[in-house]
Amino acid sequence: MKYISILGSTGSIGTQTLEVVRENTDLKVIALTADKNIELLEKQIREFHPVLVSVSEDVLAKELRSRIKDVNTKVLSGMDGLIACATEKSVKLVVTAVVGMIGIRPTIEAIKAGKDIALANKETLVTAGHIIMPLIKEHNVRLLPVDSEHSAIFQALNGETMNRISKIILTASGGPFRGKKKKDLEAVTVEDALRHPNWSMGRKITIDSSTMVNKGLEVIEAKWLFHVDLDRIQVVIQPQSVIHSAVEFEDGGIVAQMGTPDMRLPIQYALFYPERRNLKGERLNLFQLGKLTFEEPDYETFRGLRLAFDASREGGSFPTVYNAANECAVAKFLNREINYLEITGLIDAAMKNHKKINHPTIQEILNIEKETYDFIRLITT
Ligand SMILES: NC(=O)C1=CN([C@@H]2O[C@H](COP(=O)(O)OP(=O)(O)OC[C@H]3O[C@@H](n4cnc5c(N)ncnc54)[C@H](OP(=O)(O)O)[C@@H]3O)[C@@H](O)[C@H]2O)C=CC1
Ligand SMILES: CC(=O)[C@@H](O)[C@H](O)COP(=O)(O)O
Ligand SMILES: [Mn+2]
Repeated sequence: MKYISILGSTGSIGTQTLEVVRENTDLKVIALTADKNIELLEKQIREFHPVLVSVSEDVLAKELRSRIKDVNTKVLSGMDGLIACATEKSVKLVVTAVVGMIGIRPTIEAIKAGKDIALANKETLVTAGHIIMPLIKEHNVRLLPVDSEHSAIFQALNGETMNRISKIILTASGGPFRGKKKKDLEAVTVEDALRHPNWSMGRKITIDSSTMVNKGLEVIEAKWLFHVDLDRIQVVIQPQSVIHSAVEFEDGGIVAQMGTPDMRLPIQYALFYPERRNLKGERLNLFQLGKLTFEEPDYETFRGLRLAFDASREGGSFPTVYNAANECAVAKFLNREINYLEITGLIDAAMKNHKKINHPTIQEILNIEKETYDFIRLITT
């Protein structure tokens, strides 16, 4: 039996992880967390009987406690609750499926407590990769990527312990605005931007896919996970989202991972690595697919992607500013406070305003997050 904790169990990745749990009786859920969705969390508690759950606010924890009086599950709240769920003694592996930089501290505590990490929360590595990667080594735990591209690369590297990576080919769908120019994007609505062509995901990452900031975050994530320089990471538009990413080796051979756009595969792969198990669902039909196409990214229109390379090249605290500015701007866009093109404009402005800190500590990273939010609020009011 493998005991797991799922941080962010009510979200897109969290609920798909629970679908995998449903199909595999040797997985046992010990802890679950949510932000505010206590209706869904209550259903999950009744189905999976975790020992521990946590929500963001005290008042919601209180309400949840009164709803599940008949169930033997402890309800906690806040960062302490999140960390308790990430470090519960019996847990072997923690799925980090919360959205945003809130994922950093529980992930760090989980690693320190000796837990393997199935990492969906990309913001953790983007902002704190220089702290997380050495910590993984120090505590001798596994960091198993869940993000589909990184899982694809991880799968392509399986068994390749002796061979050097010549290039990582990081695929992108191009999002709902592939082929558009800046002037076409002036009047984009929240609904337009949430219409991802291939993947069904949480709202924040769906907006990030539309701006290609998601790919920018993934470039930085790949740099840390696979120890490659930025000039060895090539972003390639693969509009069908069938090739989830690929690795080119020294001899020019390219190993790619393909499949339908279904996050349950990378989730299940991380949960059982190195074992592969049967997964119910649609299989890729190559005859039906007919062809695969590839395009170069348009770095002028999707300048959020270019800014990720800039932030990563600058290093230090710049990726934190890039990420925090994007988080804040996307929340404002989703709240209809700013227009679509302002998202990348604000990231650019925040980066220009920033004075770099080398090797920022976790406290410095969290301070920079707050300062960046304050800066964006100031210039948008
Ligand atoms: N969805 C996908 O297919 C993919 C997602 N990822 C990454 O995985 C992470 C999760 O994405 P996704 O599942 O789409 O996101 P969702 O928005 O669907 O879910 C986020 C989860 O985190 C919880 N949460 C949100 N804010 C907080 C907070 N402040 N404190 C504690 N918990 C919080 C939510 O709770 P509540 O429901 O109560 O709001 C929910 O359980 C992101 O980092 C994303 O980039 C990576 C690859 C693919
Ligand atoms: C499912 C997943 O991993 C997402 O990050 C996905 O890659 C988003 O698609 P884009 O390629 O459009 O960003
Ligand atoms: Mn991805």
